Amino acid sequence: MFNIQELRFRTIVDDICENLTDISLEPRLMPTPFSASASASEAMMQRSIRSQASTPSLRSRDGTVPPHARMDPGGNVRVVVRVRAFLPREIQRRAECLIRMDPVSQSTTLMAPRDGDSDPANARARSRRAVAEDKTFTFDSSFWSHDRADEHYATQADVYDSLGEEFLDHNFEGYHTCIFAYGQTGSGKSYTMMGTPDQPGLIPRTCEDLFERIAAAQEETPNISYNVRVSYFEVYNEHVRDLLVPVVPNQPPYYLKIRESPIEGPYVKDLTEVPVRGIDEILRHMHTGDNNRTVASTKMNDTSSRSHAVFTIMLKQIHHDLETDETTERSSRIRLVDLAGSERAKSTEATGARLREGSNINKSLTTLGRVIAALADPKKPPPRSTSSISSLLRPKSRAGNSSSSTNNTNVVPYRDSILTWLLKDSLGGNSKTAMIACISPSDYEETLSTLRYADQAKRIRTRAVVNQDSISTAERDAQIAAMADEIRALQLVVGDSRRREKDAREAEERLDEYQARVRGLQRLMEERSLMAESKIRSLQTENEALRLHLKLAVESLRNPIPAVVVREPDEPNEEETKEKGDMVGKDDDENNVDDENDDNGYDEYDDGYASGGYEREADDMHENMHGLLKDLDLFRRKIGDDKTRFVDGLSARKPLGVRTNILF
Ligand SMILES: Nc1ncnc2c1ncn2[C@@H]1O[C@H](COP(=O)(O)OP(=O)(O)OP(=O)(O)O)[C@@H](O)[C@H]1O
Repeated sequence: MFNIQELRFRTIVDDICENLTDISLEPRLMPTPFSASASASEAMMQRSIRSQASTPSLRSRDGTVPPHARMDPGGNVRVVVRVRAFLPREIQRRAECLIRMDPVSQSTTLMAPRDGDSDPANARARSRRAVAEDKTFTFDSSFWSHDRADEHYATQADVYDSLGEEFLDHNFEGYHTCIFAYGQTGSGKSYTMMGTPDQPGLIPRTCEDLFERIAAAQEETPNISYNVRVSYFEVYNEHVRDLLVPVVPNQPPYYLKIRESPIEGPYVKDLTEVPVRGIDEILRHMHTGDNNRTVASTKMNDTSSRSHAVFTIMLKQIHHDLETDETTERSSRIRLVDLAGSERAKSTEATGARLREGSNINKSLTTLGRVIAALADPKKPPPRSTSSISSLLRPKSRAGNSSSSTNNTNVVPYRDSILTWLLKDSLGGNSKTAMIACISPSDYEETLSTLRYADQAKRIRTRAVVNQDSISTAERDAQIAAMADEIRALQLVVGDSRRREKDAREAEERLDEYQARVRGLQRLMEERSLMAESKIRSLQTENEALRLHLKLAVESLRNPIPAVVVREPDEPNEEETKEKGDMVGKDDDENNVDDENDDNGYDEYDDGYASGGYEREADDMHENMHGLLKDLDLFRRKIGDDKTRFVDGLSARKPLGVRTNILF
């Protein structure tokens, strides 16, 4: 518990220290002798350099970008379309290209499949020949990436130069931006956003350009410092997964929760945000996340993205004006989203997990379509939800206001899917947003649906604002002082918790020691109890023996065996001989008298029984034995008590720390 608390405090302290470093410890923000003696013209130059952050990229290729594309989009979502080349399978089935693009008007035309077109992908469109017709849409840009031999072929670099570069300009101006690629599966979204090692897409090009601009700006002026952080997550089956956290094999994936902040709007809680200092670092994180992304092979695409991936770059520019001693901080967020592609189960022939993924992808894209529709025409009620997950995700309190409500005309169903909820700000809030609609050259139905979405998205207006804070030196000093106070308070708390942790550790050690002693005593008691038990047993045996002995003694006293006098027939003594002689002739009575006299001679061996002495002695002995038995019983009970206390008491052992019944 203490460790967690300490870790938390340490993180807070680190954050505060980092902020302080950003604000005040950056050497370039410190007043320098140069600045103190700077001439008026130098100061003017420094002020003009301040705007360098939003200077258009050095890589701008004049002439290749249509003039209107550079115009202020007026707060509307920028929409561009890109058509890809045929894939081997399309060439194999002799698919026809149904797309035409006009490089001047930037319009895209989708032609209805011809009668002779045998492409199975257009079977449905052919059957509806009556309604399938050529359709033309105009977008901010139409990128022709179908035929490399064509002079208007749009390379990866062209796409970046036309769109990515301008959006990076906005980021340096302090605007949040979002570029998302939309289209059916296999239409070229991942190719456009991420690209390949040979043909890097929009994301790696943005990263590269970002650090090139930072390096150039830092060379030009020492007064600006930059702080760049990145995060990368995916929305897979309506769950958010951190792509910068390594995947642990054989472990269930760890999903993150979504929270909403009053200032930042919906955000992913505990999402890893890595600070990056250079192009290599940022590309390393980008590749890590990309490798962690959920991709699978389907019939429509060998490397089909099964999730929506959101790569975010947070850019902070801190500028210190030496003349006014004012610090300006601009924070912007660059969101680059590679959506999963809409797919028809029939075309992908998906089953099992792929089918479930496809269904979730379609549901979230349906919600995105409804959000786009609601944002594009705020007065019109958004189309009814067809997705069951929408109703599950919708909070009860808002159910009455949700898109399914008949009297509602302007509530946008952001919450109906995780994707739209997380992109809320980018779609209809504080962001400059662009949609790249990727289309396949030969699929009429799917392409028409994508172009309709794109056409609708053009009407969405966002309310992007420059995210900038200016603080004077006095305010900054006050902030630093407040932060220093906070650090001191936190240090005290950390110190206190460390002390408490130390006390707890010592108490624990003492408790261990005490428990070891108690265990020793218990062992001793057990040994004693065993000894007492064996003593009891030997006393019991002895008691039994005594009892038997006593019984025999009493028996022998009650039924004495008469003493047998054994006379030696060979050696008669003289007196007897004489007596015998004297007695000759005397009658039997006299003989009887002699017998009596002989009996009297028995008195010499009298053991007292005849006189009552034996009985007394027996009674005394009996009494003694009783006393002895009583003592024995008493002793046995005592030993028994001890045994119960020290042996039985152990079996129902209480926590050692709270035992109070142990006598030492
Ligand atoms: N402009 C292009 N030029 C050449 N090849 C392309 C182009 N766009 C796409 N491709 C190729 O088309 C195939 C499908 O592209 P990709 O994987 O980008 O489609 P996706 O829209 O991201 O599909 P999913 O939604 O299934 O992930 C890939 O082999 C890719 O290399």
